[in-house]
Amino acid sequence: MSDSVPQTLTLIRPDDWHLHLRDGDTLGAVVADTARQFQRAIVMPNLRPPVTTTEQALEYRERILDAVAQAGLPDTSFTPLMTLYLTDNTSPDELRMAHGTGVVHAVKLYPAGATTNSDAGVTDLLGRCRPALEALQELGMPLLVHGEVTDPQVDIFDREAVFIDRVMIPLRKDFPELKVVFEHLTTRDGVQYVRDAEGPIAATITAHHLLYNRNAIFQGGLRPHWYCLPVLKREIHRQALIEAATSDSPRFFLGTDSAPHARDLKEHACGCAGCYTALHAMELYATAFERAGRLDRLEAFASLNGPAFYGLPTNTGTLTLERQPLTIPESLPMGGDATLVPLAAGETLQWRVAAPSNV
Ligand SMILES: NC(=O)N[C@@H](CC(=O)O)C(=O)O
Ligand SMILES: [Zn+2]
Ligand SMILES: [Zn+2]
Repeated sequence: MSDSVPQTLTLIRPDDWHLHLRDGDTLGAVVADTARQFQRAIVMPNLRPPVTTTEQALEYRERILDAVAQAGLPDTSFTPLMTLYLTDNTSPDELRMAHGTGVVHAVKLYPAGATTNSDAGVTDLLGRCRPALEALQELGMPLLVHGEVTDPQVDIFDREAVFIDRVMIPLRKDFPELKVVFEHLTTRDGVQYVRDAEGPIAATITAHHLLYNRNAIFQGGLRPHWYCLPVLKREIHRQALIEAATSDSPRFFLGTDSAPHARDLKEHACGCAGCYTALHAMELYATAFERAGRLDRLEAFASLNGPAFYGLPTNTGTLTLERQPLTIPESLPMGGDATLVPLAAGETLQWRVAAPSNV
């Protein structure tokens, strides 16, 4: 007989270093999914209008905490880690004020036009944002990067690799001490860059980019719930991401990029980009790590590497997963009449989150 497979897996309570909670009814509908699994989450600022000021970030934080309190969870200790949305006009003073609050932990770069709600994003990073970048470097505040060029001449599958050459390398040459997180990494090129680059750099990796390659978008027909940005890539890239996430490099950590969009806007002639994974995030990651034979590496990826990079303490509680079938619901309420389709709806996973413990 082979070694017996583990039936439970207890980890230091994990954090989600890349999350979209939205606002209003959607926030109320989704926040409990994250708070059940994760102790903390870096909350993305791409609302409409975007979260560009400290004041907006503090108000948004209150709305998140209210939504957690109203969700009726046994444990309401979930902590949102706020971010600001970088624009061409973000001032160093605004960044100093944000940093001084102690609750705004990072600033997000969306190249204008690159993804959902990025219209107010940056048009020319090194041309327009030098004072802001200098302030971030000085404050030790991470710049979180949606790393895709928006040049329509560049093939959509190459936008991350081209971003490394055109933006990432020049940025980090000019600001070598700037802490940078390459968000939702999707390519072998990105993995090699983050693994080997000098200076403070790290990357988040989603569960869907670990589990699927681009065939998933087209399997048996066009499947909009597998469409996200950066788009799923070839199998060689997925394998590189698995190697990175399960390696002993502390530069790779968990960021779900769970991105709720209403079903009718996903199943649409011009469907929105984003996969909803907050409901079953740790189950999806455990599935990916187990398939790679590296469940032993999940805790570093999910619970240790992120706080180390951000300079935050490791959580003290735990989260336990059990080997129990979990059938992913076909649809979830999203507030009002809207519904939400979680990634891999209707499929069954072999892991299930049991209960968090904050002891
Ligand atoms: N990942 C996505 O496909 N969508 C995200 C935006 C983002 O993270 O780029 C969203 O806000 O919907
Ligand atoms: Zn993004
Ligand atoms: Zn995102």
